[in-house]
Amino acid sequence: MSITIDRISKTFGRFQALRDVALEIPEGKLTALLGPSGSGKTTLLRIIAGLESSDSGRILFGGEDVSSLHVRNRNIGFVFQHYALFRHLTVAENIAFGLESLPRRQRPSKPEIRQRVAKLLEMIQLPQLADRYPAQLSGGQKQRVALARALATQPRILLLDEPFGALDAKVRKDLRRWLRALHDEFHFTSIFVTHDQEEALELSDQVVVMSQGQVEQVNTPTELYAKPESRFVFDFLGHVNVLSGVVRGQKLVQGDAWVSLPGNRSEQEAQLYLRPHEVHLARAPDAHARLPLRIDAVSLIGSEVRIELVPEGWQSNEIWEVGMSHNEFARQNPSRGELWYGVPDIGHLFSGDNGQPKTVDWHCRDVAKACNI
Ligand SMILES: Nc1ncnc2c1ncn2[C@@H]1O[C@H](COP(=O)(O)OP(=O)(O)OP(=O)(O)O)[C@@H](O)[C@H]1O
Repeated sequence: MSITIDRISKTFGRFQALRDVALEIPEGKLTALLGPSGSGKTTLLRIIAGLESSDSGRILFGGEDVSSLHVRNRNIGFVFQHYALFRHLTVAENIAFGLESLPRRQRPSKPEIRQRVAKLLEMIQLPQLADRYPAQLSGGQKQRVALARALATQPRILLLDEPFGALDAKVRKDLRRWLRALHDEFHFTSIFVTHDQEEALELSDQVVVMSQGQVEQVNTPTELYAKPESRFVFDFLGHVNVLSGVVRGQKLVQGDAWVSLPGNRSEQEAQLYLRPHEVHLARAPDAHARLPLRIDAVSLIGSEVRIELVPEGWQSNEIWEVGMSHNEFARQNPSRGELWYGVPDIGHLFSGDNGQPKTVDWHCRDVAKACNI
């Protein structure tokens, strides 16, 4: 069941929590609402659910306007971060609860309910815990039970609000994979609220980035990461290295640092954004860039070595980060305190008030030019 969010606005007193939000949530896909605290994610989710009313706009499920439909009649499953299970009911009874509470004519027979609960217990891989009480479960197990309970009435739509927010990093990662696998098997239309970029990028088919009650950008995780359309999305999705300066004589210059920008560019302030994997380090400046950086820290944990650097002879608000393979690290042996030079491979140039960046690729150096993609 697809969901259309048609120009939804919402104010709380004088505060505008949502501004004219328009969005398509595709059927059978997992969509993440991603944004900083206060950006309006939960408010939007609650309006879709029918737990909150909007000031204007409509919500459509499969093309049908459900704006005036009560939450009970929207046929939605919910999982919230603190959506506590009923303490006095066992796991199986918790899962059966939604079915037992249906009006008599919709309620399945007792044996059918038992069968459906058994299936759901298999699905969440906890059949052995059917008779336990919530207090006897781990946090991750509780959230699996909450998900089974949400799915028991076979909802058309599943809404999850920071469902793994209260769990530790390892359990969170396991549950993410598990939810993705479950989704691939059952294809319910899901919307998932998170402020964790990694979670959104790893789990979803489509990411909606929100800021100050508005949609900033919508795209698949890969496209969103590769082509952010605004400074906000760039900053919000992972670490970014920034050189702020002035474009002068086909170079972006600040203090002792410069990067070549072939092409006719007028003199103006500009910022070059580079992801950690879009820069490499060298012992000497390159023909197209001089970015002196002193190594501040080296972190060997993970599949890549992460090197933190501070600018030397120029300034940046944030520390610079460059990734290096373990092989490369062993070969080059960069150490704390040494002076190195950043060499950009691909960068994204923001200039003036123009919100969208221009991508610059220095691999086209063979033709002595950086190409704008
Ligand atoms: N019932 C309410 N009354 C007044 N203000 C509210 C109410 N609900 C939300 N807000 C305000 O609306 C804004 C958006 O809140 P919302 O919970 O949707 O944000 P969020 O993106 O989900 O944030 P978080 O990640 O912190 O949950 C916030 O500034 C919040 O204080």
